[in-house]
Amino acid sequence: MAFLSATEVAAILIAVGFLFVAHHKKKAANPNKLPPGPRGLPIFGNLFQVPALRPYPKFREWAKEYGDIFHVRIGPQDVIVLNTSEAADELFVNRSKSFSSRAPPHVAHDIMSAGQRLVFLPYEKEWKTARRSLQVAIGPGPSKRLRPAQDLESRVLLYDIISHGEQSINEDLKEGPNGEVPERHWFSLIRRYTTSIVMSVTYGKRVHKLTNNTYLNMIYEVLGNFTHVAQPGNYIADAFPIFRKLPDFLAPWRVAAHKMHSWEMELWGGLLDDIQSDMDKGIASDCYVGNYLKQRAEAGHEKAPGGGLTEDGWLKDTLLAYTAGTVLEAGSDTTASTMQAFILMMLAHPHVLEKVRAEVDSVVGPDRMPTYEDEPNLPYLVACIKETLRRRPPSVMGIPHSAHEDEIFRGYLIPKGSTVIGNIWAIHMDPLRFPNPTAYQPERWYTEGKPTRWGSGPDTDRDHYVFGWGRRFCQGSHIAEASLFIVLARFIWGIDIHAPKDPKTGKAIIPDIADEEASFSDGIVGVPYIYKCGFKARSEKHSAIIKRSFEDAQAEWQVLGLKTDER
Ligand code: HEM
Repeated sequence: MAFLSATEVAAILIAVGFLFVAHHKKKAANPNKLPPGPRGLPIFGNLFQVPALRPYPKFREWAKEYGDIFHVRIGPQDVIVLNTSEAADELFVNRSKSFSSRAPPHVAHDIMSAGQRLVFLPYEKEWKTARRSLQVAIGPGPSKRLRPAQDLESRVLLYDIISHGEQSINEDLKEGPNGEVPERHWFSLIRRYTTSIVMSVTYGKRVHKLTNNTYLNMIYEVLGNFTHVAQPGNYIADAFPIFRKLPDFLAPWRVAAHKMHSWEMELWGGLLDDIQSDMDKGIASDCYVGNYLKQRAEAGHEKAPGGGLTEDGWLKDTLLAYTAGTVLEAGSDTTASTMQAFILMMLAHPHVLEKVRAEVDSVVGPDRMPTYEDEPNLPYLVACIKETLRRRPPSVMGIPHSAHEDEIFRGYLIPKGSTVIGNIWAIHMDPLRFPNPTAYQPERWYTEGKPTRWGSGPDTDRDHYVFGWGRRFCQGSHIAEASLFIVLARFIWGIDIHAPKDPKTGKAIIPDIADEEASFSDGIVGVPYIYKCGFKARSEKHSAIIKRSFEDAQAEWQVLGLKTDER
């Protein structure tokens, strides 16, 4: 239990007596039968059986043993895990009124985020207002307005990739201890793309530099920290509310989390201050935050410091900053890691690469890049993207929901306040739904001559679950799919990829997809660890088109009043 400090262990012992009494009181009040699950210890429940940072392999084992629903207890917290789409759809979609809240991790949400992070807000007025405010910027219709930026940014990305060439093979680049990706690694090129897209939509700014980019680095630092701090069970005070009452000298996590809040606000608050000062100078910015501030000012709230809502229901500054921050966090690494996983799948399955390339070549030809209009004619490419999302969902266990009412499901009690997890991993690895589930087989989704539908949901017409469920369904799924399509279509069209060779055996060195622990990080968003790959334009003709497109993009950024790329 490396995550428990000596102080925390001491504090556990102090609290055990209280918990014992509280636990028995609760049991007596709740005579109904909970879903089946592994036996735990008194007081601690299954805390020591669930690896905090990588729970999904254990949860899949239990899913095989207990079927579509099981129960574990992490300290006093009931956790219900739903392992089939039928169970998850029934609760999160058909009974979404009862299952759309969150049980936010105390340290990550209440302290580090001052209770303001959209993704963890309970199903109450603040969340509803924040979510509604975003719909006009990233909902299905408005997200189409972002396509010109996705088109231009993807041209920049292609240019960056061919300029990068073999740099990541030739240099010995290493990930930092907290998953920091070196700026000179090709993963950073993809990260620049995805973060620039969500920066444009929230703050109307581009990420135009590859190195020394303060915002880009800080967003990933905040994100890397958040995915670990927020992992359920990571802090004793998350699992045992009684520890939240300890004084600071016995609660080091509180002191650390307050510091993290100030650090996060340097970024989220700093971005908000920048746009406020632009507006004070009369510089308008057509983006989510700019438009929101303008409307709020017209309603009489030019300044609204602090958290929560104004009396007449406008987001105050800290809530607005965290809402925009959630878009930056939710949209950056999820999309980037899917692209990185897709390229890994192509390296590991050359026959798939050959087939998808043949499709793109026959539809697009060598004289132009693919565009959005090509999508209906590229069903195998869409199938490859879907299969990447199925085989390696970025958020392997989704974001836990919470029950805000007692509910009975198949005769079992789901107590009010339980954490309810949609086990995306178990659903995607279900051999009845996906025969030979660990194999990467885009053919599962593909019918020759018929467009492949994305099938992402939210609630009907869906066949995979990477974007979650119900009223908490990912708000940016359309932006994500549009980015995945345009970048990966152009990648397949224009760029050859190769892995380095082992000098002794001559074999290509490619991360083993089956070895989850060695190849993918832990935390709420599990991303591929950096791996070596070399890139080159497929021909002189492809290279010339990519370079010209990059130059054209620079001219278009100027017309749009945005920064051009510094390389
Ligand atoms: C491949 C890329 C992406 C994946 C796999 C993904 C996945 C998810 C998942 C699993 C959730 C939680 C759903 C639930 O609670 O049931 C979520 C929430 C969210 N996502 Fe995404 N996401 C992606 C990209 C994006 C993008 C590009 C944006 C923004 C432009 C975005 C914005 C959000 C927001 C705002 C939420 C919070 C919803 C809430 O709590 O109300 N996501 N996403």
